[in-house]
Amino acid sequence: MRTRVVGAAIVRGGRVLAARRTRPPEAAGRWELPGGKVEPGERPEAALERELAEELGVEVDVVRWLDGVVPISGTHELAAALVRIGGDAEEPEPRDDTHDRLRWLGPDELDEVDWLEPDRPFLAEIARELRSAGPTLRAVFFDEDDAARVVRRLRQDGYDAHVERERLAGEDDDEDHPWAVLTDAPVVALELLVDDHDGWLDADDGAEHTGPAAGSPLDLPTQPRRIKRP
Ligand SMILES: Nc1nc2c([nH]c(=O)n2[C@H]2C[C@H](O)[C@@H](COP(=O)(O)OP(=O)(O)OP(=O)(O)O)O2)c(=O)[nH]1
Repeated sequence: MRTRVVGAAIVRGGRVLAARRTRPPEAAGRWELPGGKVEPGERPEAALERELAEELGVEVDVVRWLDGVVPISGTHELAAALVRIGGDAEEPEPRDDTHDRLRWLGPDELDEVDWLEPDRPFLAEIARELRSAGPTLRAVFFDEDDAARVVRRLRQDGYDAHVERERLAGEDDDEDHPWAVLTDAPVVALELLVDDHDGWLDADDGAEHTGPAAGSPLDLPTQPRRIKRP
């Protein structure tokens, strides 16, 4: 029987996390779904949670396993799961010597990195999953604590949510840049939260937005803009 290796498709804000391996030499520089070997007697979900805490410092919840199990070699095989970062998780970053780079990839960017062969059969399902996610809404706050509270609340309510630091057009210093919360929650859920936390909805791109436009400057209103409730 082959040893099971489990990889995580960590999905957030319409993108999936890819990790670049540092070892062994034949895999170094190539990209994978972070994870590792399931230990004897260990549940695969527990193995994923353990590996992601060790390698990236994040707590994750397994949503579901992707279709198929792919042989890695004569001795190992790869299964992959869709997971979400849970709790008050830190931003994932390489914590041990397994990876030296991380990238968040949208559904049209999956072929921009050189995936290890066994990971490739999972990419079509991952792309479908990313495309099927609800529109990503963006709420903006000048106070980091407000943004963090809103993220906590949305996650408690079962939505995907995370904070990104926004840069204002034409500015590159670190002062006064607002904090954007990106979430798949519906507008109604977010409206109440922006009212309570002195933020505003970046309403214009909510309707057709299918993923965060990384790095795009925010169109800031001159004063808080509220979406009116009837
Ligand atoms: N983690 C992971 N490994 C993969 C993937 N695709 C793939 O071919 N592999 C290979 C690379 C490695 O040879 C093997 C997994 O080993 P690993 O080094 O990640 O596992 P581990 O952390 O439990 O290993 P170790 O402590 O015993 O070194 O499977 C993938 O998507 N994720």
